[in-house]
Amino acid sequence: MSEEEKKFLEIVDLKKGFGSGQTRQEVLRGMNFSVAKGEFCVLLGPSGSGKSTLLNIIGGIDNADSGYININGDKLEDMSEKKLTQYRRKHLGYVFQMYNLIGNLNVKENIEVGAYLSDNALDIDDLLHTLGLYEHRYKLPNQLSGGQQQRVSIGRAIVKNPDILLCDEPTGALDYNTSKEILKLIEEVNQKYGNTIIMVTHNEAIKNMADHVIKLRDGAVRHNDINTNKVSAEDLEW
Ligand SMILES: Nc1ncnc2c1ncn2[C@@H]1O[C@H](COP(=O)(O)OP(=O)(O)OP(=O)(O)O)[C@@H](O)[C@H]1O
Repeated sequence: MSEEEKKFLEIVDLKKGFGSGQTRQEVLRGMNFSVAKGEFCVLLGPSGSGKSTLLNIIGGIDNADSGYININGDKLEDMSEKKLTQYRRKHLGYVFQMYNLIGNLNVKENIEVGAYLSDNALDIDDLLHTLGLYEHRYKLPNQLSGGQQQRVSIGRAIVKNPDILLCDEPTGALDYNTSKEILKLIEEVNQKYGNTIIMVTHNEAIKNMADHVIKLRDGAVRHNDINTNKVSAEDLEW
């Protein structure tokens, strides 16, 4: 892997606070780390440690107060609004704890929404098979289980084949078995399409399936470890 690929995503001295005066809260206090291309990176940390704030800044939906993010050599802060919109559209996929599907569109149509404006979209039928949703493709979201709905939302995020897939507690609303199914799917997506994955989670066990584990505390990186002994999602237990 080249030096550029090792620093595919580079977070440099990132700072972010909210509020002003007495209610001012410094949430990110100078955060530094790099994520390599294709890596499955897990962000862990107690509630309030700034994980979602960081993900939103990487996702280009919030700004840092200082510091910067480089993605594949492009500095996010230097991007014009137009370039930033393009970047979000083409290079980023987002999976949330809540699925946010469009209720009157079926499974296939919900996924097609994510392909809109992409010039590099994956084949939808092939993706529906990978997601285990092919037989369900004409169902509406309210005819699906929570796990199936999360599969659709993962499909919508990856159909444009983004360089980076950001996942914020993707299994937070799911039971044990369904969570494992979703983690297996994310693992498969990472291996099959090679997207760099950054996943925020409270579940410590998930670190065992990651290539890279970053632990945040009080707005800074406390541990930054490469996992040389990773296990498959199938073998995770918690
Ligand atoms: N838009 C905002 N305005 C004011 N404060 C905010 C805003 N967004 C986040 N915060 C505060 O920043 C801190 C960090 O929030 P953040 O959601 O990033 O933490 P987290 O590590 O993701 O927590 P959790 O694990 O509970 O989701 C919290 O104290 C939160 O109240």
